Amino acid sequence: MRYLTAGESHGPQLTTIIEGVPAGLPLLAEDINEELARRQKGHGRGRRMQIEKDQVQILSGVRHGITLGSPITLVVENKDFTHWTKIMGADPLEEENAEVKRVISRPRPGHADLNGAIKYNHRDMRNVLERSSARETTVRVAAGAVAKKLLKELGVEVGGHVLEIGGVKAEQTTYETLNELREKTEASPVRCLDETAEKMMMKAIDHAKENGDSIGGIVEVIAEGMPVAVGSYTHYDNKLDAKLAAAIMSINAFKGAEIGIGFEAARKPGSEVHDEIQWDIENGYTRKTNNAGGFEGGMTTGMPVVVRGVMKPIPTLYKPLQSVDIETKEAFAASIERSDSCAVPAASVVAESVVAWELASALVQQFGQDNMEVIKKNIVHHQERARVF
Ligand SMILES: Cc1cc2nc3c(=O)[nH]c(=O)nc-3n(C[C@H](O)[C@H](O)[C@H](O)COP(=O)(O)O)c2cc1C
Ligand SMILES: C=C(O[C@@H]1CC(C(=O)O)=C[C@@H](OP(=O)(O)O)[C@H]1O)C(=O)O
Repeated sequence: MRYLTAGESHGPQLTTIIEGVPAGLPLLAEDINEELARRQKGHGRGRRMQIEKDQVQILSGVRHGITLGSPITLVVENKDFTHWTKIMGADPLEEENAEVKRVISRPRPGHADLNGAIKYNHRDMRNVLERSSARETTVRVAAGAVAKKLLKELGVEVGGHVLEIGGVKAEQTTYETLNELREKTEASPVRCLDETAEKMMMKAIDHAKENGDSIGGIVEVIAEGMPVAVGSYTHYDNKLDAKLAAAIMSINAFKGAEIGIGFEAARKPGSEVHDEIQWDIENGYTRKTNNAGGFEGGMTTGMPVVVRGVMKPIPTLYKPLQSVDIETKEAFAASIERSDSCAVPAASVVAESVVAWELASALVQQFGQDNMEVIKKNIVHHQERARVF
C-alpha cells in the first residue's frame, strides 16, 4: 500500500490518494472522522483548531461502504481558507493585490523556513511554511484511519498515549487492555493515563503559553495482535522496525524513535534485555518479557509492538527568538500571530496513524494484496503454522 498527500495549510483542502487497499474492507466516512476529531483535541493547541472541524469526503475507491481495490481519494477541507483566499490565490500582477504580495522574509528558528527557502529558491517563505506545516498530518491521520480499519478486520488493535510533556513524566503507564487505554486517554486533555501527571502536564503547558514559550514530550504507540514473523531480515529496507522508526521520524517536530526499551538497552546487560522464549500448545511461541517491543531481526515476534517518539517543542514562539531577515540581512527578534504551545497529545494520534499504516502495509504485502477474504485466510493459516512450528 502507498499514499501521497497534497495540499497547503491555508489552501482550500488537503488530499490523499491511497493505493493498494484490498477490496472488501468496510469503510465509512465516520470511521475516518472519528480519528480526525481525535487529532484536533488536546490541551495546548492554538486558535486554528477552533476554526477547523475536520471532516473527510471519500471521493473514490469505495462503493456502498466497501473498498473496491481501486485508489481511494480522501479530501479534508480547510475552513480557514476563506480567510486566506487573497494571500493564497491572489494574482500578484494585479495592482489591487499589492498589499497581499507581502512576503515572509524572516525565518523562524526550528521551522523549515530557511532551509526550504534556500533549497527551492523562494524569497517568500510562505511558499515553504504552507507545506511544511503539520496541517498535513490531517490526511496522514485519514490514511491511518483506513489502515486501522484494515488492521481491526485482521485482529490487530492500535492505541497510543502520552508519556511525558515538558519534563513531567507519567508514573502510571500500565493498562489492562487497549480498550481501557483508549477510554482513559480519550477522557484526558493530554491523552495521559496518569491523572496526577496529567494535571502537572496541563500546568506546564499553561505556564509555557503564559511565557510565550512551547514544550514537547514523548508519546507511545502500542499494537496488539500482530502475527509473528511479519517484515524481514533479508534486506535493510524490508525491516519493519526500521520502517516504523522512519514513520515516527517523519512526523513534524519528531526527533527520535525507540522500539521496546530502546535507548535503555544501552545501560543493561544482555541477560536483562533479551526476552526468553517459551512454548505451549495453545499460544505457540511467546516471550516472558517484551523488552524488544515486538521486534527481532526486523520481524514481529508476535508480542505487542511498542514504539515511542520524542517531539521537540513547537518552533513558533510568542517569545521572540533571534533570527536574520533574508532581504536586509539584519538581525531581528521573531514575533508571531498564532501557534500551538504544545501539540504532543495531537501528535500521539498522528503517531498511532503512521504506525498503523506501516503495520497494515506489511500485512497486505505479506498475506495478499487483492481482497480481504484471501488475506484473512492466509493469516489464519500462517498463525496455525507458526503455533506448531
Ligand atoms: C500536530 C502538530 C502541530 C504542530 N503545530 C505547530 C505550530 O502551531 N507551530 C509551529 O511552529 N510548529 C508546529 N508543529 C511543528 C512543525 O510543523 C515542525 O517543527 C516543522 O515542520 C519543522 O520540522 P521539524 O521540526 O521536524 O524539523 C506542529 C507539529 C505537529 C505534529
Ligand atoms: C493546522 C494545524 O496545525 C498547524 C501546524 C503548524 C505548523 O507550523 O506545523 C502551525 C499552525 O498553523 P496556523 O499558523 O495556521 O495556526 C498550526 O495550527 C493542524 O494540526 O491541523
